[in-house]
Amino acid sequence: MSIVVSNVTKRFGDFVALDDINLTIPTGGLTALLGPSGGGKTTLLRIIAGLEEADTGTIEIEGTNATALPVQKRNVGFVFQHYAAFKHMTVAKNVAFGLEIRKRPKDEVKKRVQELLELVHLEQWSQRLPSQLSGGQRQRMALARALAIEPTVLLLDEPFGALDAKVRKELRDWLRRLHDEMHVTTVFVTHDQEEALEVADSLVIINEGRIEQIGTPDDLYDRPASDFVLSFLGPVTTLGGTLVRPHDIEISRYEQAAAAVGTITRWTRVGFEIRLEVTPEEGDKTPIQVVVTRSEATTLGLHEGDRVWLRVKVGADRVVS
Ligand SMILES: Nc1ncnc2c1ncn2[C@@H]1O[C@H](COP(=O)(O)OP(=O)(O)OP(=O)(O)O)[C@@H](O)[C@H]1O
Repeated sequence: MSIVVSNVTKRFGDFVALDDINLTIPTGGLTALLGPSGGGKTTLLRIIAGLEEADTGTIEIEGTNATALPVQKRNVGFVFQHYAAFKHMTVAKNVAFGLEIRKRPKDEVKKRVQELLELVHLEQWSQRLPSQLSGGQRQRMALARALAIEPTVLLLDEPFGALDAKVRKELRDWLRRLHDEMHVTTVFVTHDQEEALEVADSLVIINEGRIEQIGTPDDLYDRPASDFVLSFLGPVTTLGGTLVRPHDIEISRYEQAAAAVGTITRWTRVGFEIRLEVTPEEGDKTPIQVVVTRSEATTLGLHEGDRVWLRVKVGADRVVS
């Protein structure tokens, strides 16, 4: 097991940022630390990196107790959201930096830098300055630099956070492929559920300094351990007193056994989806969100103002509280 975090607690004054965290991160995996802002993800990553000291607990990296080891001795590579490159150095020099301060032979440095630039698809930009790169290219340079020292562990703190949606998507596909080639144990922090579900092998959901759940994307999405995890991983709505996903609701214009009966009071088309709001006839009248595809809406003959019967689809997962 690559990284073992045991009983880690961290306070800032009276504030408990991490509360008795226990976590094992498997070797060679791509693990996402996911959770709302302020939950403690970055603090945990910084403690693993050695940039921050825990008040209690231990960190083990590949069987070595790293708790008291300084950051340079942990053999970790890291990349942060706003990556601080050396502005006056070329891309190649930036990537070479970690190797040069470790006094590796010149030939070896040259060869390794070439390999890394190929890996991150920046060969043709090697003589440029960081300011002449796009945001996505700069983050790829940062990854090449982090990988140069052949780290045991790669730690990424919202590495694509500052980029626009399209570049983020490209980089996240690219990170997945890079990881499949390199198999470096990678831990990345994100508050973007889609990013985590799409890229990671394993997710750790952190909220208010505690771990809510650990599992594969499918485990967490299909079998959330709490209402918090269910709500955090995708949209939810309340039907008959239970939280469900809007696309897990069966809707009919014909009378049938139902958890709620109501009227379609809002109809929004978003791409191939139709998002409906159904105002129930009983209870507190809070609208229930239902999502259907355009063809389902046509087949079912749904229109705004229709009276409809709602129930949870057979086989849909609901949180057992
Ligand atoms: N050096 C510090 N001094 C005081 N409080 C801090 C310090 N670093 C972090 N905190 C607090 O600890 C809590 C956890 O912060 P952390 O950055 O780990 O959260 P996060 O989950 O990474 O959030 P985000 O997604 O917004 O980056 C926050 O409430 C933050 O204000």
